[in-house]
Amino acid sequence: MSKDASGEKGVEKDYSRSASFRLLLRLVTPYRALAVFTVLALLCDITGMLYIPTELSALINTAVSSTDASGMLAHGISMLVAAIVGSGGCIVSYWLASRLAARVGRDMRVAVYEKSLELGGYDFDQLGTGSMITRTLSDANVVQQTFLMTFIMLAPVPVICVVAIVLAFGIDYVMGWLLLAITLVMGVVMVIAVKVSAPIFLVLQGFIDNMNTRLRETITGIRVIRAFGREDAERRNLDATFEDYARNAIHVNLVFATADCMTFFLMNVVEVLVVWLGADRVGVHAMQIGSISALVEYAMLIMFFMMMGQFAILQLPRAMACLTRASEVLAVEPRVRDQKAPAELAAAEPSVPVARFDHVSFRFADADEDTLRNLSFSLRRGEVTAVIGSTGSGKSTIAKMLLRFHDVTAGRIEFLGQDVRNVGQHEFRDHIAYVPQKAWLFSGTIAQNLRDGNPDATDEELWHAVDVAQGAFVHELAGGLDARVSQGGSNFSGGQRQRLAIARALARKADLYVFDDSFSALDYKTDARLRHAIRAELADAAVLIIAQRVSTIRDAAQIVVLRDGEVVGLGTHDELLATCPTYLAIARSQERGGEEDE
Ligand SMILES: Nc1ncnc2c1ncn2[C@@H]1O[C@H](COP(=O)(O)OP(=O)(O)OP(=O)(O)O)[C@@H](O)[C@H]1O
Repeated sequence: MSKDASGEKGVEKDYSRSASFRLLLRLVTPYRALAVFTVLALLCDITGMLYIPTELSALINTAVSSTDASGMLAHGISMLVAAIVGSGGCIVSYWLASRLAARVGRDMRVAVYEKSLELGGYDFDQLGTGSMITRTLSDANVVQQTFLMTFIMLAPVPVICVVAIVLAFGIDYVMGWLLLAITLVMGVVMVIAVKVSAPIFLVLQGFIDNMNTRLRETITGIRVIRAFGREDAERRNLDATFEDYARNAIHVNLVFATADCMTFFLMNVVEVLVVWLGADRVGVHAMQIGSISALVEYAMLIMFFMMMGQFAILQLPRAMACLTRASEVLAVEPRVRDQKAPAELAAAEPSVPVARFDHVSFRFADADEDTLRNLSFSLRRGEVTAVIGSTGSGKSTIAKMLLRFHDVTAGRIEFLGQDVRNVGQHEFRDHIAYVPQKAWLFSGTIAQNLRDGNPDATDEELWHAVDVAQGAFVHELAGGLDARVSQGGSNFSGGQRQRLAIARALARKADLYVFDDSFSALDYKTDARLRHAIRAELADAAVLIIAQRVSTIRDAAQIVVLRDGEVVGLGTHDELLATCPTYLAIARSQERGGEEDE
């Protein structure tokens, strides 16, 4: 690797590390008091753990060297108090640490989710939808668990090691050196285990992303996979993804298991060493016999907590990677964003078009050429404007630009006389009702879905919208408006979904209604009835209909003919038949196809 490349990587690593720390600080800051109380409770726990063996050894020494019953009783009572304080501290510290970790995890989840609501389609494409789900759920869980483990397993390690070694030196300096040596050996075992496993842990999180993305794709496209008999190929692909994950997970577990076995072996060796060397020191009157029990207990506490700390340390790089991934999402500047103080949408004169494309060009960030080129036309109140063109000519992009899902590359789009970039996105979208090309419904009831268009709509208004949208089938459903809708609306046919999506838009009182190829799944009769009903219903609003069929748009006040992102014709049906060869060709090809309007 070149020096420059490694330098860049180092800078990147530093940046992501500082971004993770900043996010961690942001997540913890609101819970400072909770963190302080957790640490205090932990200190009570540790004090109890170390004080009991100290008092026990004093009790044994008293019992061996004298018959001082009141002295023994005093040590017994001290042990009881230490046990109560220690157990209380343990329970409270676990409880507080769990609350702290759960809140940090929740806040991280909410922060990433709320950010995802600000992002547009392009931003999602860059991050990957599967990865966004992992970042919102799995990554936040890892951070939450690590937080808990850090408090409960890692934070006590330095305190226990230092205090236990100091106490051992207080009993006998040789035993103090022995405990120090044991701590250093354990430290080396810990460092080796962490160094070997940490990189694999980071890779594992990437595998979870990969599995999520692949599974999502397979489950969503399961019908296509079945229809084309691709089950075996897909199974092989998924198996390979799962296999990669399993192989790495097994590797990590092997490292853990080896470290565990070594630690348990070392514990037994250490016990023998302490008793053996302790007996020697008792023999030369350097310490009393009861102190051996305290020293064994200190050594075991050091080793046990170092082993637990090792688990927590192993989680740290993974949690930092998860924090980095979350901070990457939080740092994304949405391509479409509001100004700091967006203008309010003022009431416009009736002569002002509801929306106006003024020499608009647009290019997708990853495209080589413009998708829309120099578009100019207006959408007026009381008029139906239609857009027609071959597939890929840019029709849906026009609808998305109107809703400001993308910003223009050149020119401007006005809504009620104001540049849409100067107005708050939410504010002006409230004035638009949109039926997307893919009619998407949310799981719940029909009424809940329709109220996404207008939360205040009464049942009567919803029924009216359903009737205008030619949704007679809703009357036949057992629950009517309360009939259940599955995720995506999968328990309805394509045509039924389109009608419900149209009803959702009609439930909203808007200045502009955008129908993106919304009539394509309807038969010709229903299409015609719907258009007549809509014309009467939306007489005061501007309507934009994007369509493939000439029969759907022939009555429109103006038709925009699009070819390769350019307007090649603008006028009524009759005018275009006479002046626009592209429109004439489309109309002729459809007549040959035998399509007839009502
Ligand atoms: N996110 C994107 N990134 C890059 N190019 C895109 C993106 N979305 C659409 N395009 C391209 O922009 C062009 C116009 O797409 P658009 O969906 O507007 O076409 P359309 O006329 O609505 O087509 P159809 O009638 O098939 O729905 C297409 O060539 C398409 O490949």
